[in-house]
Amino acid sequence: MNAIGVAAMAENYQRFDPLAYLQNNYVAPRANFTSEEFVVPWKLRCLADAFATGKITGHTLIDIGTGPTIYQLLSACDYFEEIVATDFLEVNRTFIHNWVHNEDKDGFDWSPYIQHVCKIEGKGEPWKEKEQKLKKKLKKILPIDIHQPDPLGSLFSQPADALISTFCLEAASPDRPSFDKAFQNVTRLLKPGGHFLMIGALEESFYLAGEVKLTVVPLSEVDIKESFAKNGYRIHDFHSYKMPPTLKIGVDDVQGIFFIHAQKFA
Ligand SMILES: Nc1ncnc2c1ncn2[C@@H]1O[C@@H](CSCCNC[C@@H]2Cc3ccc([N+](=O)[O-])cc3CN2)[C@@H](O)[C@H]1O
Repeated sequence: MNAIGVAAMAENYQRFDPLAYLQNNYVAPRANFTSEEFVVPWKLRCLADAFATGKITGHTLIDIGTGPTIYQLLSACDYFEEIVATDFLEVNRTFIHNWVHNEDKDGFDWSPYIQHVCKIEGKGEPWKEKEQKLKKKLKKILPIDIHQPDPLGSLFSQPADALISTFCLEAASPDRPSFDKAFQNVTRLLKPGGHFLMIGALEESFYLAGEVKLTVVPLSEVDIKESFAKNGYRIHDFHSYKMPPTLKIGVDDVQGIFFIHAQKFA
């Protein structure tokens, strides 16, 4: 592991501003719910369709690098008893905690996301019921470092039934070898036969989160498929989204987004 690069990233992340990050990626124009040509509805559709198969279920789901967002858990909450959020930064863990406990006076309005997911799931579920369901299931919000052999330390002993991770590994690793090592570390958190859903950036090298500019490991579709294959996963589904020029707004140089549904060999 590139200890110097990892330490430099950790130092940089101390200046990560959750609200700025949310403003950059989770409000218009990227969060336009009128069509799945926009990236946020595209992501929500990928997740809703994956969980609707009913194949991804169990007791515990761990979200690797939750950040300050909860959208990625909205379709999952019908299929797991317990959802564990994790992040490297206390500021992000506090952001999620405040949302769960309704203490987020200066928080972020996730209602358009929850309403959209209820609509595309087509179960006629009132959005406030889904919101309460997720808050009830988000039982743990833990510190994590994907560069540690045991990313959750002793806080978590038994492997999870499923993992989800959005935009974390490529944005938390200084280089490809560190990314590959982190991938191996998080795979240890998943039981054999467990499912892993990942959404991430394609060919991105930086992004902004307030005053700080963070580096990202540029990944191609082949890179990400190879990472899963060589770490003992069978790929069930893969989709990619090409960033339209109208959504290239200067907050990063991301070229596209991938969604992958894989299963760890038993
Ligand atoms: N060592 C570590 N272990 C675990 N987590 C760690 C570690 N270091 C940092 N973290 C944790 O990982 C971070 C996750 S946020 C990373 C943002 N990735 C880039 C950004 C994302 C994005 C989102 C949406 C869209 N879009 O078009 O809709 C595009 C893009 C492209 N740019 C952050 O939570 C940090 O706290």
